[in-house]
Amino acid sequence: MSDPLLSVDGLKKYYADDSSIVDRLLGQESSSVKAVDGVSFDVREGETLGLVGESGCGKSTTGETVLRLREPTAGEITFDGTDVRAMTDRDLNEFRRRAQIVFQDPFSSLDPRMTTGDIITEGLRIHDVADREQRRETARELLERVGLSADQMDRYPHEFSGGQRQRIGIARALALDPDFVVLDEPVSALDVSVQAQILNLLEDLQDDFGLTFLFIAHNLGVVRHVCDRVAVMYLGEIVEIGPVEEIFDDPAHPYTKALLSSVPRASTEARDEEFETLRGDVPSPRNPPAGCRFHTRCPEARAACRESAPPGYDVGDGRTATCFRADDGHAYWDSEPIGENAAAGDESDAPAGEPADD
Ligand SMILES: Nc1ncnc2c1ncn2[C@@H]1O[C@H](COP(=O)(O)OP(=O)(O)OP(=O)(O)O)[C@@H](O)[C@H]1O
Repeated sequence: MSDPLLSVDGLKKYYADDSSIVDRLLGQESSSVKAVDGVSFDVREGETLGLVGESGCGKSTTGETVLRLREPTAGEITFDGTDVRAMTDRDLNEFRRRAQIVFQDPFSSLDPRMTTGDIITEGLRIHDVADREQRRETARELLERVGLSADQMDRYPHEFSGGQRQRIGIARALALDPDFVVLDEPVSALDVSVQAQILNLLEDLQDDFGLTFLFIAHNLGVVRHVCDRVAVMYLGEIVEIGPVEEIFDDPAHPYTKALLSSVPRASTEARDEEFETLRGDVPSPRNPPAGCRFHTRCPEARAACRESAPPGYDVGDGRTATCFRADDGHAYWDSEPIGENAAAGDESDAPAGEPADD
């Protein structure tokens, strides 16, 4: 097993919330959006770690915070043995060369006033790498490498299709010869027919350039196709992490089960009728439920789940799940389920059950 290239420990990112001003005027405790609330994971050299979960659970915030595109609220980020939060300007400059990002939307992530060549070489220029002609040569090579042609250097983004623009975004991320790339839903905005081509390209590039990927996605089918391991996020936390095959074959966390039940399978054998749909809205990250954050929607929740947050239990095969259910000896099993749909039936959870805004 290879060493971690990136280690994240207890990472938190809270956003200031407008309503906190009102809260302060009313003399109440200020609130904030707990977008990421204590996640820990490693990304091993050469692997692809998937980060999945419903919209708003904190995937993009995690990706952008580990790259220090956003300042963390708390926690540790270690890249190739160096503490990212304590980096000097020089170290940070080098880190920004070695760690890149490809964004979801190839329409808004490329500056419409810049030519393709300038977009791809912008990082080289900022990092003062090579002279202008050498940079243009790099852009030509990268364009060919991502499946476009070198003579498209002087064209503008609007002259390309969505898939072609994403190829340009990938070429831009590769220009500085990085080791680590955050892929933030790189195919979600593309036609289904183009998605497989881009995923295959990313896999080829990973081998050729020796890249390590953090692959953010909400489509579990895509994750199964490209990832080695997967971390499942719910409301700012990782609820289960482990090798893709093991998690797909035998999910330990009820939320993972629920997510997987929405993925078409070759065989319906493993389908669990109880988890056909995920009930209720995701609670607001401003005021997440006490105890296990998933208990307001979990069909298997017990009183214990309302009272305390489950730790991560080792469920074998390199998997960890934050669910009392994953611990055979837990008192959880002695109590009755708290309702088929706890969120609908339990008024005491009302504030935490307030739907998210987005
Ligand atoms: N700049 C910001 N200021 C305040 N809140 C934010 C900001 N960016 C994101 N959020 C909130 O933080 C939470 C997590 O957002 P994030 O975009 O990280 O989730 P996500 O899982 O990537 O969602 P999606 O799949 O829709 O991109 C959401 O509730 C979102 O509304």
